[in-house]
This record gives sequence, structure tokens and C-alpha cells, in this order.
Amino acid sequence: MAGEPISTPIRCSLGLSSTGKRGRRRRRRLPVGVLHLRWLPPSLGRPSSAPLFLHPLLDCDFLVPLSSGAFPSPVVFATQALTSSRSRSVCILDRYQPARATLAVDSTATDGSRLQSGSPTVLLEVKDLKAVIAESKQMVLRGINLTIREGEVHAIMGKNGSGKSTFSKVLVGHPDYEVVGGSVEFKGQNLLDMDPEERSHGGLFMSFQSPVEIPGVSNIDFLQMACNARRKKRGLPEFSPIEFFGFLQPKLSAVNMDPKFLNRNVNEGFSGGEKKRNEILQLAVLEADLAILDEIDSGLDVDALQDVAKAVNALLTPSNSILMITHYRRLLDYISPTYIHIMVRDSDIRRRQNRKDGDVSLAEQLEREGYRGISAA
Ligand SMILES: Nc1ncnc2c1ncn2[C@@H]1O[C@H](COP(=O)(O)OP(=O)(O)OP(=O)(O)O)[C@@H](O)[C@H]1O
Repeated sequence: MAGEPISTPIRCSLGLSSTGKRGRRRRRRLPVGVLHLRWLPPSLGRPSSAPLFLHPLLDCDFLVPLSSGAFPSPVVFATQALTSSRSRSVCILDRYQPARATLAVDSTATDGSRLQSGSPTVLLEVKDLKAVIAESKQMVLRGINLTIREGEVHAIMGKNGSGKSTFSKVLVGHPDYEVVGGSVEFKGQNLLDMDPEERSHGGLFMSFQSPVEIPGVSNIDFLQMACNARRKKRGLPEFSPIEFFGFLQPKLSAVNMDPKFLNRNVNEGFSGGEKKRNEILQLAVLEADLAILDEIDSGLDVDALQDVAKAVNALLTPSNSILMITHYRRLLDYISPTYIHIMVRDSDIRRRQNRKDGDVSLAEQLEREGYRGISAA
């Protein structure tokens, strides 16, 4: 079961029982609804998200900090627990108070697609987007169309200089570019009317090809600041430093990042791979609705690629989405795309593939025949 590289929607409920202050047992059920299980490729091994040394003590396979207040994170991790053939129990840490949780599977859907439960909500709708370089007014995007729904993973491939990074930078509101036509709606709102900060607080995240260094700002302060700003925007209470540390711990281990990086200045002196891990840590902390990952595979060694991919998979829920830019098929082996697109001459994202999750034959064809082979098809 754990080896199938597909995801399956199943109807689940998460039952929680815990011991209250006066020693009375409390029972709660979390309204989980339909969960979309992602079976991780066997090469990724069993996902882990929490300090392993606690597992034997609590006799469970997974620990999830509920103190993060970040529903659906417990659901995501509980879902992952099921992907391990042995895992049937999840432990949710409620402010360091262990509470036992069980995951009950009510019914299994017949089809393996992540997109079976009705029509998922459109998260991003890009129509005929045109943009120029702000300084020179040179046209760089000549009419992009793309629709991303909740729960989808889109991969954009394309020749060097075809406009992939420019497209993603335009989406996050980079000042180097000016939009001169078309529309972009994000979660039903006009994205182009928002300033870059609003876009980020609204749930759009971008991991840059070359993440910036921020001298004088420690990584943990930066992460806490960014996290609290987003929580405020979502109407959630801000984390105190101690609460934030508890929230951060499992995310650090999910990215397999040494805690010593928290006290260093943001990205300062980090190696290429460390910067990429740090980007994914930021993504995990911000719990973005749409994550744009620009070549997160570049500069990563094999282990780091697996760690980063595992962390990204752990963040996927039925209600968020990923847009990833890559040149290489190997990333798609680890993060299974719903759609693969090829960007052609700054003007078009051609959906060359519209099949079930995990189908990477277009990327395979690219590897075999190059872009010449694809355009001749
Ligand atoms: N700020 C800018 N000033 C001048 N030219 C730019 C600017 N931004 C993008 N371009 C040009 O626009 C084109 C598209 O660049 P972009 O970085 O989006 O390509 P890409 O598809 O991401 O390439 P790669 O695969 O090499 O990363 C390139 O020719 C690039 O030189």
C-alpha cells in the first residue's frame, strides 16, 4: 500500500481522546471529511514529523503539535501516518499534553484521483496575462493562461529564458515587472490589485531560485514575524516566542534542518542546499495556500532533494496547491504533479498533459527528445 505513487480520497474522521485537568477523559471528533491520502514513493521512506524519541513513550507512530492551532496540519500528518503500513495511531500534542488520536476510515473511494470529490475550488485563475519589464518596457509575458484548483500540483517546464521565473515573479508582485494586460484572480480576489505583502499575507508564497540574504535579522525572528503577520491576517492569535518554538519544532525536523540555523541571520552564508531547505521551512511556517517553488531542486544533493520533497509532500493538503518550476524529471518522481505544462516563448503555457496524478510521461519524453521533440509533436 505504501508504495503506490498515487493519492486516494477517503472519508475519514479523526477521534481524539485526552485527559483533562481534573483527570476526566474528554472525547472530541475533528470534522475531517474527505481526506486525500498521498502514498509516498517508497524511496522516501516513512515520513516523520516529530521528535522520534517520544514515539516509544507514547506508543504511537506520529506526533502532531495541536498547539500550532493550525488545522488542518494534524489531519495532514495523521493522513501521512496512514501511509506507513504499520501506522494506525497518531498522537496529537495539545500544548505538550499528549492526547491519543485514532484515525477511522469510513469508506474508500473507488478511483485513485485526488480530484474526485466534487469540483475543487479554483485557487488561481490567470487569463491572458501580459507583462513588460518595468524599466525597458520590453514585453516578457505575452498572454499566459493557467487555472490551478485546490489540491493540485502543477509543474512548469520550459527552455531557459522562456519566462517561467518571470511569470512567477509577476504573480508575487515583483517590482521589476509591470502587468499590461489580462487578469489574475487568487481565491476569488483580484491579485493584481494587491501589493506584494498583501499577496503573501493572503496565502501566496514564493521560493526564489536564489533566496535573498537578510543580514542582521535572525532566522527565527524572521520566521516568527512572518508567521504572526500571516496569522493576524487570518484572524488567529499571534504566537508567543515559546508557542512559536513548539510550532516550529516538527517543521524543522520535517525539513531535516539543524536548529542551529535558527540563530543565524536569514540565509547569510548558507550553502545553496541550506537556503532551499530554509525556503521550505518558511513555506511550512507560513502555511501558504499556493506555494510557487522556482527550481527548488537546483543545487540539492540527492539526500537534500529527498528531504525537501518529503517536506513539501507533507505540506500538501486537499485545500492548498503547488506551482513548481523545474528542468528535471527527478523532482517529479518525488513530488507527483497533477499537471505538467511546457512554457513556450514567453507567450503560452501549453497544457501538454492532462491525465491522472503522477503521470510524468511528458517529462520523460522531454528527457529523451528535448524541447525539439516536444514542439514537433
Ligand atoms: N528584469 C529583467 N531585465 C531584463 N530582462 C529580463 C528581466 N527579467 C527577465 N528578463 C528576460 O526575460 C526572459 C525570461 O526570463 P526568465 O528568467 O523568466 O526565464 P526562465 O524560463 O525562468 O529561464 P531559466 O530556465 O533559465 O531559469 C529572459 O530572456 C530574461 O533575460
